[in-house]
Amino acid sequence: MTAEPRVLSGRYRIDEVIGRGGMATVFRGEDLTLGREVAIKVLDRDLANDNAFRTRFRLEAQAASRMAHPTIVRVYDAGEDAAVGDDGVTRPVPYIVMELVKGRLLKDIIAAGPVPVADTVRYIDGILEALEYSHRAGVIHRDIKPGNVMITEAGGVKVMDFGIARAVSDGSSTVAETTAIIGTASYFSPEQAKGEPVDARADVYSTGVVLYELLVGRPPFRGETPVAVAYQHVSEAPIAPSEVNDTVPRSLDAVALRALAKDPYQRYQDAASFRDAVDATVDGRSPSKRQVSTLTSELYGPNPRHAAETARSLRQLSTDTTMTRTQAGPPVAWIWTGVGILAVLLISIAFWVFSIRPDEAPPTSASTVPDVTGMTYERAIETLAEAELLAVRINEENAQVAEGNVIRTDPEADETLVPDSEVRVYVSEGKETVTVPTLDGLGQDAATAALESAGLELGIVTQRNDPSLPGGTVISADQPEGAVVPIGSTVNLEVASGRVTITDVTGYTVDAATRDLEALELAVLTQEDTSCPSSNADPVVASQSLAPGDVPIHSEITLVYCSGT
Ligand SMILES: Nc1ncnc2c1ncn2[C@@H]1O[C@H](COP(=O)(O)OP(=O)(O)OP(=O)(O)O)[C@@H](O)[C@H]1O
Repeated sequence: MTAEPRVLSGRYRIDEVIGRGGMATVFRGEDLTLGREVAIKVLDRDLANDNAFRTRFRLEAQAASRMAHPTIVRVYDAGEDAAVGDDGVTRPVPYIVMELVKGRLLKDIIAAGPVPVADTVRYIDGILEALEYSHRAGVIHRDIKPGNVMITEAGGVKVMDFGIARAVSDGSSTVAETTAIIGTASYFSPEQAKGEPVDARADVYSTGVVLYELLVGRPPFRGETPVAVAYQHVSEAPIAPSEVNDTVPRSLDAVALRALAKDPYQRYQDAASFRDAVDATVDGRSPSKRQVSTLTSELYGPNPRHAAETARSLRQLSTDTTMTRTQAGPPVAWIWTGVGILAVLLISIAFWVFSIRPDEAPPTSASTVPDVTGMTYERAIETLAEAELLAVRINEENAQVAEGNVIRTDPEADETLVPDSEVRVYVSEGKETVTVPTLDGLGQDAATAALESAGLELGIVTQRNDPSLPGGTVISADQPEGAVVPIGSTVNLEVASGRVTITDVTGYTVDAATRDLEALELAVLTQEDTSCPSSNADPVVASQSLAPGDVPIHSEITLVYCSGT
């Protein structure tokens, strides 16, 4: 037994478990540096010692951290700590720090049965928005399933776990990685099931499975084993959703069937066109039942079992409930040994075909970075995309720029880049707040230093006479101590002038004048003048040593009174 370090890398405090997945445990936690709640995914300890899994875990973090979109769970950081077990052996603790999503898994929502059409459309729309963004960033998810989608308390969609995503553009992928079977059987695309190379259209298929499941309460293909399910993905035509649930509109039937086409070229070619089709169903344009059945035979052929030959090899697949862990394990190697060389050829051909597809215009030779400062991040993504550039979001606290708006980019506007380059977009997180420190009683220099170190600015300093306070002592501030204010706020101070105001006390009795002046904390001396006559029983001030007006505090003043006869 080893204990998880309670604070990872001195920064992330681990609290209670909020979920467990196939390879990791997810905790609620806090980023102690930024003081924000986070979710921390810690790789299971048996896997933490496995270099292949640690690499995969790191790849997940790298792929996901490149993406910042409201429909994708944000990855803030990744790292590795260490824990010492009871056996005295130190083991690595790899972890990923993510946005903490408060909500429910789509899987749990579906568990209650078919989901109303309006909600279905909204959820699928959100998933496709996330995929549209990730595909543009060159990342295929490869494991879209209701267990990887959260619905927030506000009803928003958050796609997570780009755990087995690979950067499409990552030329370092080996053949083994490209052909490995990864994903979850119920949501496999046929090409994943066959261990073929996949592109973004595999995510279109898996989203089609999720759409189907939302509409009818179960996925299109079920079986005793993952092999049986994979077999159906390759060779069986799905039943139209409306035949299982007659409340499903035909328009959505047609969309789901198109997304579930076996041949990637027969599917929506990207998330955006799938999304357009889903949204169009809300307009009420429904195809007839006949059109739907024509579509079915068009997409799946009169006898979809013609693919049975290809699928036969799938029977040899492992009976694991999820194939996620088989990536580097023996079953995959065993199954695909015979097709290894073929796979190399297929991949080469696939890459060659993709690179010369006529509908993909060759990239222009240069892109100029547009000026997106001040725009919302969403608008900036679009503007950069129009210039064939990819936005990479970086949040930054900023008091001047409104929250969610772009502060600056790197490279800056007007710089020329190769198309598809990344542009770092710094987005304002709004104003950081600070607490007003103790100021009362401090000298002005000390108060100025306290304000500066709290991130505040000294404003107007006004002076007030106060007999008891040395000059410069803070009497009051216009922001109370402990108030939480935006960083950079100005604080105005009232400080002691170090002076008091005396009036003309001649003609007053010496007793009354002394009382008044001592109240101002002045040192009062009296002096008799016998050269001038006094007609009063109580002596009266004839002159004062300090003229009326402001004098330094604690000054000495002499009152002269007549005592002659
Ligand atoms: N950012 C998050 N905010 C809140 N809860 C989360 C977050 N990430 C994960 N969870 C919870 O933790 C569970 C496990 O997470 P996840 O599925 O990512 O783990 P995994 O080990 O990568 O899973 P998989 O089996 O797909 O490989 C999720 O089902 C979800 O309930």
